[in-house]
Amino acid sequence: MRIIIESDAAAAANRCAALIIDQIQKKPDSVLGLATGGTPVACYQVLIEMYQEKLVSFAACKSFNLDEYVGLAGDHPQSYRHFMQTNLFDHIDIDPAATHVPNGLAKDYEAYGEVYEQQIADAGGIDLQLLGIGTDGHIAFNEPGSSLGSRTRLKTLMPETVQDNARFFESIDEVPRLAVTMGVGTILESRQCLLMATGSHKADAIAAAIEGPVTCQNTASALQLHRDAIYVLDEAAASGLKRQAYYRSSEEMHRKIVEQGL
Ligand SMILES: N[C@@H]1[C@@H](O)[C@H](O)[C@@H](COP(=O)(O)O)O[C@@H]1O
Repeated sequence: MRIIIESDAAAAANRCAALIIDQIQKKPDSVLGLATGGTPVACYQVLIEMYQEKLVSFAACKSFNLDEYVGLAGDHPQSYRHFMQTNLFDHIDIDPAATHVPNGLAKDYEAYGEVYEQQIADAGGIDLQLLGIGTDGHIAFNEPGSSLGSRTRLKTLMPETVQDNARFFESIDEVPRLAVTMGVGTILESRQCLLMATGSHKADAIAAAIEGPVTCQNTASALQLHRDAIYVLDEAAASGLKRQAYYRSSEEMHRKIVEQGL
């Protein structure tokens, strides 16, 4: 795993955006896995600015979002579809038909999970999956106890997650208790995983994910099994890591190798 520690949240957002743009430059028709939550908003803002400055085009890209609340239509202001439209898609040149967010109004979620998985497979698989992390270590909505082999399915949210996400709703009672989410197994099949975390409230989850055991109790820890996983953290989110000094020196070495071709 690459562990990149930036000085603050803005620098982390810039770094994530740069990695996404690198991917699109290498492969203009990249299949991007996208995430919601407060953390990626700053990264999406940088992508929008880069697009406006004509430094990147999403015209040939496809996208698949990680998850959606069950019971919310795409035009509901707190739906993840709406989030993606307002925070990214409406401001870039991605083909609306090439953007996919799980359907929060599907009737049969077992069947729907297979449909979503098939859509990802038909697109050629995800090249780069952007991820956040919940305070309980979840990726997408793969709450503690999720199988590390899980696929797109329904998931019941932990009370902590409902509480964490209540800030986006008028009251906690409005937060859906169920979500449809890519599974950990789905995420692990992405060619590259890029997990962004900022803020001291993520420090414990990050320390457990990176330096703890691989466990379904912190589903981000499953990234230890991925051959190309990158963490982009700010100082606060990295503050619980015991081997920070090593990760920093290793990144410095990586930078020298890339720059000088050592
Ligand atoms: N399903 C999303 C996750 O994909 C996200 O990583 C998490 C953290 O969000 P935030 O970035 O707001 O802390 O929130 C939700 O639970």
